This record gives sequence, C-alpha cells and structure tokens, in this order.
Amino acid sequence: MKPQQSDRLFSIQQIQMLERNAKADRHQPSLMELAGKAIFSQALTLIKPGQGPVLLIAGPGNNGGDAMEAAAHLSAAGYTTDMIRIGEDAARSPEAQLALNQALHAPIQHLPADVSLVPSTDQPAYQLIVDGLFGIGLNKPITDAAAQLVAQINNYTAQTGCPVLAIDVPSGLHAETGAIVGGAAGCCIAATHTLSLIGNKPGLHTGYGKQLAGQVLLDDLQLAAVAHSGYVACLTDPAQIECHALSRKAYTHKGSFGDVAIIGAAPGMAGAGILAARAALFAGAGRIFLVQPDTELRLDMLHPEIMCRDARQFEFNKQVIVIGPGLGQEQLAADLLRAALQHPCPVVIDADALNLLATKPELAALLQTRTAAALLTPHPLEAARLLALSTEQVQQNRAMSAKELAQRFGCHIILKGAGSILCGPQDRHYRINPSGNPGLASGGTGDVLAGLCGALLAQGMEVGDAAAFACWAHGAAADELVAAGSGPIGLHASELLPVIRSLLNRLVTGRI
Ligand SMILES: NC(=O)C1=CN([C@@H]2O[C@H](COP(=O)(O)OP(=O)(O)OC[C@H]3O[C@@H](n4cnc5c(N)ncnc54)[C@H](O)[C@@H]3O)[C@@H](O)[C@H]2O)[C@@H](O)CC1
Ligand SMILES: [K+]
Repeated sequence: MKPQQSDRLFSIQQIQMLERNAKADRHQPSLMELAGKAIFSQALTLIKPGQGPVLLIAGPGNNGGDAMEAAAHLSAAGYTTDMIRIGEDAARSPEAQLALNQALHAPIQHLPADVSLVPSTDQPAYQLIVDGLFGIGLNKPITDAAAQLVAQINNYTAQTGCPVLAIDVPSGLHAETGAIVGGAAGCCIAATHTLSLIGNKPGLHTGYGKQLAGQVLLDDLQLAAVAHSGYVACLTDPAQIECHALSRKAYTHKGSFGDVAIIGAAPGMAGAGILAARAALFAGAGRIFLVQPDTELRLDMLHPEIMCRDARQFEFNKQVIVIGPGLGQEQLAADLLRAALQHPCPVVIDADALNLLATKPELAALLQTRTAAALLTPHPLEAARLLALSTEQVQQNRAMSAKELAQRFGCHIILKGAGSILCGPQDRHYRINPSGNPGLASGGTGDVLAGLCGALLAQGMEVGDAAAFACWAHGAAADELVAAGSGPIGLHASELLPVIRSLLNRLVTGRI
C-alpha cells in the first residue's frame, strides 16, 4: 500500500526540485516567509512569554534566512530576541537579504559569532535556541568559527537543558544519510526538535539523525505538490502492512502456522538460539525446532514447546529456516548454511551465518542463485564484512549500504541500528523503521528479531512485509518497556517477548 504523505521521505535533490518549481509558480508569500512563520509557530509551543530570551543562529544560506524571518516574528510578538549571524551579508540570497533587512530593523540584539555562551546567574538563561546555521545546502564539514559556535551551543544546552529547535535539519547532519557531514572532521548541533520543511527527510530518522534531530515535526510550506511527487523512502507504518496471514480462524490447527527451524545455539552460545526460538514461539509459529550443531540442550525447561534437535540428524522439510544465532563458524556450521541455502523455503540469515557468507564465496554464490525468499539481518559491522568496507563507511550511508547488499545478494535486508533500514532487490523505495530506542543495544535483541522474522514468514507473510512488521514490533516493544520504566537501562532481550506477543495481537485485531 502507498505510504501516507507524512511517512514519505524525500532526497535533498527532490526537495530542491520542489523548491525550484514552487518558486517558478508563485511569488507571494515566498517560501522563506512561510518557513519563518512555521518556525515562529513551532517556537511558541516551546517558550513562554516573559521567561527569558530566545537565541537564533543564522548561517550564510537560506536556512539562515529562515531563522531571520522567525526572529522578526518573535521580536514583533514581544519576545526578547538575540541573534548570531555567520557569513557575508552581501553574499546572501535576495530572500535572505529581505529577511536580514527586517531583522536589522527589529529590536533584536545582534551578537558577534565569537560571543561566549556561558550560563550565568546575572542574566536569564535562553529558553530556546533556534538553529538556522546550515540546512540541506551543507556540503562540507562544519569547521572554524561555525564549529566553535556548534560546540558552544551543545555545551550550553547540556548544562541548562535549554531546548533547541533545528530548522529543517540539525546543522551538521546530512539530511539524506543521517551521518554527520565530514564524519569525525565535522560536528553537529544536538537538537531537541527539528522542523522539517517542505517534506520529511530520511537522515532525520536513521543513524546519528535518530538522536540529533530530536522530535521531528513537519511543515510542507503549503506545497500540496509534495503529495504527488517522487520520494525515496518511507517510514514504516504498521497499520499499512498486509498482515491478515496472522489472524486466526476457528478451523485452524498448529499446522496452519508453519514450522520454524532455528539453526544455531552451538556449545557456549546456546542462549542466542534459545532467544530466537522463544521469539518464534511468542510470535505465533506453529512448531519450533531448535537445531544445534552439538546437542548441548535437550529441552528448554522454561518453554518445553520448543523441540531441540541434533543438526547432524535433522531433516530439512518444509520449515522456514532461521540460521545464525550462536551458530559458530566451524565446518559443520558452514555445511548447515549450505543446506539452508539449498532448502526451497524462506530463510533468515543472521549473526555467524552472515560472517560465513562474508568469508565463503561459494556460499554467497548459492545465496545469489536461490529462488526462495531470503532475509539478511546484519548489524553495521556484519554489513561491513559482507561489503568489504569499514563500519564507518557503512554508517556514512546506511541506505546505500543496505541497497547494495540487497542488489549484490538478490535478497531482502534489514540493516540494524538506530533507524533500521529495510529494502529488497526490486524495491523502488526503501523503508526506515521508526520504533525502538537505545535499550535495544544489548545482547540477544538481534536473536529475538531473527526468530520473530522467521515466525512471521512461517505464518505466510510476504518477506518485505514480515521484515517491516517484525522490526516495528521489536522496536515498539522496547518503547513500551521504556515507557513503563523498564529501560533503557537494564532492558534485556527476554523481556521483549511477551510485549511483542501483545503488540502482534493488538496489531492484527486493529487495536493499534
Ligand atoms: N531556497 C528556498 O526557496 C528555500 C530554502 N529553505 C531553507 O534553505 C535551506 C537550504 O538553503 P541553502 O541551499 O542556501 O543551504 P544552507 O542554508 O544549508 O547553506 C548553504 C550555504 O552555506 C555554504 N556552506 C555549505 N557548507 C558549509 C560549511 N561547512 N561551512 C561554511 N559554509 C558552508 C554554502 O556555500 C551555501 O552558501 C533549507 O534547508 C531550508 O532551511 C526553506 O526556506 C524553503 C525555501
Ligand atoms: K539547521
């Protein structure tokens, strides 16, 4: 199904084209005037009259022009308004010159760029900082005076808790990739809120953006055209995913919900396989086998529903295979992966099985020629090994890395991490999963995701939908636990299972 307009994510090029078309079509009010009003309205939700000044940062481009428009509105509404400008005034665009002119004629205090932003008891602290330093035009790392200003703002807000409203994108963040422009050579404003203009942007929802953008808000600047224009990605909306395969009819039996074989849990790593198997159980698979390279475990005492089997004697039948959690990388593990890849049923490939794929070209070739569905669930380090890149290179452009993996191996990908990226080899748009929090950064949560994916595939969901649904439920379970005070500190993988079960039941019956 087509994503709702607000779920759509646009590339920088697409936004710039919308901007150009809008400018050609109409002149009054300008997009910058509309942006200024939108920022002003948003700022009003974050500040209270008479409670300290507001500081606006205006950079050299049109992002700075937006900030100057907003500053004029704030001072006209009676707020004490300070502004720091960076860049040559003579080099500003015509719209930004108009905005500057207004700002210079308003009762705004203009501070030098090297002013010391230190909270002091002598004067009231800022109650809001508006970041208009750089927007989608940032094309090199922030350095020199601008970098010092970014550091000062981040220090100031860390000390005072002052909110930061970023205009369009937190300055320093790449609006498309979610990486900091220039990596370690750059820097970025840590915003509490970001008002994305014209359309929503992928970089605000993945990688560093997931943290540094804060709460993402949207104003389309009256460009209804956005609804009909091309987009590159969308945020997963679970309500839009086809999941009728999960609903239970009165005449069904355990054979109706498929078999899942988890292949892993080698000696010393049994927990990973158990977590994946339990996740498949809690997510509704009909029968679950835990297939181990060495039968260390004869029974999961807590969940005797799971059938433990010796891999040397296991018969591949019609099971969906989840291979990798705690598998190890011995010869038997490679043989099991070969058998799984030759098995004509859907397969989920995780953890050690991904590492085997990265080092054994003959296994990678088998994956490339497979016809049944395959889903790879790498974290950035596993993705880096598969692509022969560094983790930093993967993280510099998470979407491009996931798309490259999908193309290279001809399968579906979940690239894990903040704002997981999902894509398939034929997909025109990739997806970003919006749920989840840092509580998921703990051992075993990836095993739970793999088992959950296996269970949804066994119940008959299409692979792209199963991946999106699983990612969303996995992250949303962590969000519910955090909301209940059980995280992020100390949140652990086992706790996700009953919450995922509850979420799936609520989703399928339309209660979410
Ligand atoms: N053009 C328009 O009609 C509109 C623009 N809008 C705003 O304008 C922004 C885009 O404007 P721009 O394209 O001017 O881009 P920016 O405002 O992001 O700034 C780009 C400017 O900064 C310079 N620059 C880039 N990286 C730099 C660095 N590391 N250090 C120093 N200077 C650097 C560039 O040479 C350019 O002059 C959007 O993010 C949005 O906030 C919105 O107001 C909507 C309408
Ligand atoms: K900005």
